[in-house]
Amino acid sequence: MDHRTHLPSTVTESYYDVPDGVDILGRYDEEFAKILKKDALKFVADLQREFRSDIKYALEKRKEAKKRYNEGALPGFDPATSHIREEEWVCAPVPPAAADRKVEITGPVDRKMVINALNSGAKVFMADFEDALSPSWENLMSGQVNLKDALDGTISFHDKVRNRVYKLNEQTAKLFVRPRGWHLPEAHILIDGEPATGCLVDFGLYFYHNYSAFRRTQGAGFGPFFYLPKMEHSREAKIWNSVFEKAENVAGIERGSIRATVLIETLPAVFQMNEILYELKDHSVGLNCGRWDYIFSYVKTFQAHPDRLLPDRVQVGMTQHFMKSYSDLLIRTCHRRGVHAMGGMAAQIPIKDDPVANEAALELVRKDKLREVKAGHDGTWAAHPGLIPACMEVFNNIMSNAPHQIETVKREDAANITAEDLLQIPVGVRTEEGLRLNTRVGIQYLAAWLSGSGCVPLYNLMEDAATAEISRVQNWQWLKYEVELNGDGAGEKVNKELFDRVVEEEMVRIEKEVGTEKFEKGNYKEACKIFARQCTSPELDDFLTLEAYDYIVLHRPKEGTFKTLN
Ligand SMILES: CC(=O)SCCNC(=O)CCNC(=O)[C@H](O)C(C)(C)COP(=O)(O)OP(=O)(O)OC[C@H]1O[C@@H](n2cnc3c(N)ncnc32)[C@H](O)[C@@H]1OP(=O)(O)O
Ligand SMILES: O=CC(=O)O
Ligand SMILES: [Mg+2]
Repeated sequence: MDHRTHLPSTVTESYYDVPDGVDILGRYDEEFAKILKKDALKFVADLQREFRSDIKYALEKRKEAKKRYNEGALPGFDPATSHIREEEWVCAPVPPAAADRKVEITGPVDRKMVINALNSGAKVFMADFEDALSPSWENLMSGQVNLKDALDGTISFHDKVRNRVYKLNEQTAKLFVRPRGWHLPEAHILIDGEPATGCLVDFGLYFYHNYSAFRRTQGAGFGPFFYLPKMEHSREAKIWNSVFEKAENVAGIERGSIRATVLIETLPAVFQMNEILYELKDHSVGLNCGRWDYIFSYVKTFQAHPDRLLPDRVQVGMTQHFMKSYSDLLIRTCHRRGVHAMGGMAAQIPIKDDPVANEAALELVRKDKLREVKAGHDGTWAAHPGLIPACMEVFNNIMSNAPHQIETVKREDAANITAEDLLQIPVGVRTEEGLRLNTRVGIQYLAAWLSGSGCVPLYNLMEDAATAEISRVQNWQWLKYEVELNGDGAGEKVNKELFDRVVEEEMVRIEKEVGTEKFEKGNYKEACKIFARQCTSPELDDFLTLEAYDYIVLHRPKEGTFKTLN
């Protein structure tokens, strides 16, 4: 049987050799073909076939929960699983190779950045197929190539402009990989005629090609290690646990080898932390405060609750009562269950050419990290290599040589945190500048995303998919409820007329800031169209990137028009 995908027998161009039922619609590339091998694709297809109905069910349950919240219900602890919260049990011990995670650098799977991140001096590099990556075929597949080359020790990068060659140091960070969330399809790979589940492609290809090298060179017999994003319920963690078990069986490695840290970054999930750890008991190495998506999720969950509006985005920091309660309860839960409680990302990044502003930004990062380590977090995230020394110093000062604080900072005081604490409405004001900044940042981020960059510096802050989501849903909610902008004393209401004016004026400002040439070429108009539509639509879209994804899907030309790359 001819397994060549998509090409009629008369066409002789390059093709991927695929197993039955798998079709590759993405561009052929010799490098990608080393990843998209028939046996690796079969592994992904087997995962898809085994778990697709569970995933579908979990996504349906998300919809049901959304309906309940939209009808006025509040998220809360589930009485049916109180025994899991109340009983004493612990997760499998933290693997020695991942014991010390004081500072973790995160970043997209771009080749140079992978090398820089692994060499950065951080304990861990979280290679991101998620918030920091625009999931184009090129980015995803070259990301897989880069990670494989990194683990094989063959990765290098030649910056021709600077005539600089990048190679790995002797000592590198430990690699964690973050696949996409359950909701995102991979439209370039069809399995039985349907787009594959994005995260199973990310996980499956990475695991298949690298488990052996990872365990030998990085995991001291454990691994690979993962971060799992955007879950809303423990049933989703249960699917991951089953995926891990299946992968371990196929690879013939010990149960409990694969380890994952789950991001608690949706409001419903904060009520499920014990349950999530319980499902992943043998495969867990902690929880992480994904603060930016968590804020996004707060707005999304309360989209139909005009009494729970957020103030300007810049005012929703970790010291707000609901955010502090979330991080304290996460630490208490993790340490009670014997795993890491990881902190999150400060948005500040180094500011070039302005030492005073740079020092002020660094000071904000230090303050954020000091709060985290004193609260009991075992490690934290850094967005940029330039922040690692400061973050490391803060964590080392408080923790000295200890790899973590699991046994030493139990945070029993946080046991009394209630649903009311976790849901408490944040204090602060709403301003027209808040609306403008959301718009300016949201459009520019989306323009970058459509052009292939999933993480960008904007106004000296890191912006990624999670931060852009806050901008979008906050605009939507303010418009939906025509909220009064009380912070500037003007008392103006946010309505369509004001929003249209803001969009128009901010687009003019963006063009001025980035220059007309970049503005014309840079997808700003498309980004504006998508962003404005989503801010003004009667129903809130679940994810900004779901609609935007359609704009970056690039199926290779079919049959007669297919161009050869060789
Ligand atoms: C909410 C969340 O999910 S947070 C997690 C997702 N977010 C992230 O992962 C943030 C990743 N960070 C980044 O992408 C970048 O640091 C940005 C976009 C924030 C800033 O980018 P820039 O301003 O272009 O960085 P800058 O020009 O200062 O980079 C300087 C050097 O550091 C490197 N660098 C910057 N950030 C990183 C990183 N995260 N990992 C590895 N290398 C990095 C650059 O490659 C560059 O290397 P070079 O000197 O060898 O050329
Ligand atoms: O993924 C992290 C977040 O803050 O969102
Ligand atoms: Mg996130």
